[in-house]
Amino acid sequence: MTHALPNPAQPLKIGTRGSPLALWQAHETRRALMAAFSLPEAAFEIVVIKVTGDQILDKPLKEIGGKGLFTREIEEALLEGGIDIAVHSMKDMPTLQPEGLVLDCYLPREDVRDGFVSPRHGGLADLPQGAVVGSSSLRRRAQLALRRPDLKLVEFRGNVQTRMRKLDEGVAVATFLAMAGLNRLGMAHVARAAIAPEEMLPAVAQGAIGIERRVADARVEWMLSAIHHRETGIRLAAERAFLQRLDGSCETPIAGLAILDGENLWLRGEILRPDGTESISGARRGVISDAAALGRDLAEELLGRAPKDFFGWH
Ligand SMILES: NCc1[nH]cc(CCC(=O)O)c1CC(=O)O
Repeated sequence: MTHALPNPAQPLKIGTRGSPLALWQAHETRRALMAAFSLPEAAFEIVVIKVTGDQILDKPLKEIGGKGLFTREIEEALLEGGIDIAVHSMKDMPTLQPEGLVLDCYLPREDVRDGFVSPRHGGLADLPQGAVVGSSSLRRRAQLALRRPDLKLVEFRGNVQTRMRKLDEGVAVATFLAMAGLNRLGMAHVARAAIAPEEMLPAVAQGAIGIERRVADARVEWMLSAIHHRETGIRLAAERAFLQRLDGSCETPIAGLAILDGENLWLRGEILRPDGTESISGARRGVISDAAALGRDLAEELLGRAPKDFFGWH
């Protein structure tokens, strides 16, 4: 079935946060749709929406609390019809969407690795005993504490520019940023090294952009199917099923990464104690048609191996 395409008089409205990375992702989505349907830029309107997570910068996310700190206002606009699609970093997305919304369109995934960012040090192994490292990611803090219990961790929030300024000011000697974000912003040079997944397993869905829509919007469903990246969809199906079974949120140190090899899928996962005193990890291989089951099975295995008090906040 074909539908009427958006045009400059009736543009398709693309909702996004206002951070430089979010804006880049919205423009990338527009570029993909323009190319797929030979449409001019003016057939799309990028609508910037303020979200709670971007307003409060002086507190770690887990203290602000609640789910969807970066998504609630955007999803409300989508449900109310103020925008037609919403572009997200999949890493920040809860595993379940509100009633009436679907999130099943992904752009090709970027580099999944974390980058080691430091003005003076070349890598983790290079950090002196007791060095101060900045990160507000529960996962990165736990992984770091596990590997280097001697390091001192400080909270580090804000966009890339803010974090670079904090390094300049000497608040910390190193930090971590997703290579995906750095690459997209043309700032990969600030990373001294990209950390192999074997050394630091990335967050579920790291590096993937997802596009959310209303369930009943057949035209948008049809348009998004033209830009959906199948391989990314399969990998995220496995990773997000893993996360969902673990009931993961931004309060839970969980890492997971799926890799495709033809029709086969390889999923690795890790759960950690927030203080980094213990990590439980495992892997599964299977066929791509079983992606979600693979994720659930791996989560079950890790939960089964975890001592009762492992998730200390329960
Ligand atoms: N939690 C913030 C966030 N969400 C997505 C990215 C980077 C881009 C991506 O992974 O898609 C980042 C910043 C970071 O972790 O360095």
